Amino acid sequence: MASENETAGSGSITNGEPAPPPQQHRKIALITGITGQDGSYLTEFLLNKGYEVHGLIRRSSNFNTQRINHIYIDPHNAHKARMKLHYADLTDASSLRRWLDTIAPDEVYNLAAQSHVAVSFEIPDYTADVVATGALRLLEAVRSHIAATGRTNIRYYQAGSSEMFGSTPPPQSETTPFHPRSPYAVSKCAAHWYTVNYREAYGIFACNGILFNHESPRRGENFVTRKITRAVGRIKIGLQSKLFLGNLQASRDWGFAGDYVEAMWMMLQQDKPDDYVVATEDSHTVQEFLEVAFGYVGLNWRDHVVIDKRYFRPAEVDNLKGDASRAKKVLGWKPKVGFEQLVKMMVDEDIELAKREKVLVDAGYMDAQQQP
Ligand SMILES: C[C@H]1O[C@H](OP(=O)(O)OP(=O)(O)OC[C@H]2O[C@@H](n3cnc4c(=O)[nH]c(N)nc43)[C@H](O)[C@@H]2O)[C@@H](O)[C@@H](O)C1=O
Repeated sequence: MASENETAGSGSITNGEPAPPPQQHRKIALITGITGQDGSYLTEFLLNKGYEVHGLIRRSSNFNTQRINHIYIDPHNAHKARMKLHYADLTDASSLRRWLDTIAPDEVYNLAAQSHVAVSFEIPDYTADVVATGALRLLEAVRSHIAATGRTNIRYYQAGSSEMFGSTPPPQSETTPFHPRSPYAVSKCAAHWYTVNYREAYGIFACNGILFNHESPRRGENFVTRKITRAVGRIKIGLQSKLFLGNLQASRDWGFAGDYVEAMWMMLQQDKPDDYVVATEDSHTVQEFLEVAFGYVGLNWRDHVVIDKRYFRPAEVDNLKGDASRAKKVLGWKPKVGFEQLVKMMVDEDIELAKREKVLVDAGYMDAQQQP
């Protein structure tokens, strides 16, 4: 990865020079949120399809590129490096416009967010700035880029969320009314409608993917699925005994993130832009997730889980279950990984991670109390 005092490391492109013409009409994608779970899977997917992928990353005092380190190639090997990283921020409109003009992408994927629902109650103003106004800034950058360059065939994907449905009962489809229950969800609704508005007002090819919860071994460790599978791994290996959780009765439609990034790409390959629900159409409670995850390694979750009020939210979303018939019919998309397979995949990876942690703990390099 780039060192602290360098730009993010894409050779001449980070110097603000125009991108060289793509060889053999290679498609170019620009991704915000490339360091996140979805950004990493989408980057792998697009690289496999032959794309050149540019990611916008935020400056942080700690490197935040762990999820894409395995696909990073030093930009000094310019002929091999097809993923390039640039510093920018959804709160900085000028950086968005500059990179759009410099990279001239065919497709823009807006995946960046303050994506934790509970945290959005703690930092609502920042959440709205990044999630709602950030999407508006990027759309406006796309609009003014098109106006200045005439590049009308640029395509835009907005990462929407099932949280927008909030308290509206399932099954939820593209025509279900939104009733958001958190600053995060309200901000996602605004981003959704900004996207529809820019499509209708300016004719931009802009799509909303309304994705239900999607998980993986790369999921952030403070989302409930990963929090559980991390704990299962650590308890099984003897590094932890208790797991503190909030509401176990909430129900979610959990799919595999690797499947969902394909749907994002499919939306941008259609003749017309539209909005699509992406979901497995199968819903389980947090308690059912616990039963499968602990049961898989021969443990009883009731021996380890402690309810802690701090993890309850001021307003909860009780029941999400998607109706993905439009995505199935129009895109030909369907999920490949089911609920049990997803839980087991995550537990398997987290057992391996806990084994590696144990080596560090036994050698005195890490304190077992340093729980995620
Ligand atoms: C689609 C949507 O998906 C995600 O949002 P989320 O559904 O809020 O995800 P989560 O894993 O934080 O919570 C799921 C449920 O689990 C309950 N729960 C219980 N105990 C704990 C607990 O200890 N931690 C957490 N995090 N949740 C807990 C919690 O109250 C909630 O009912 C984000 O990716 C979001 O960006 C997004 O767009």
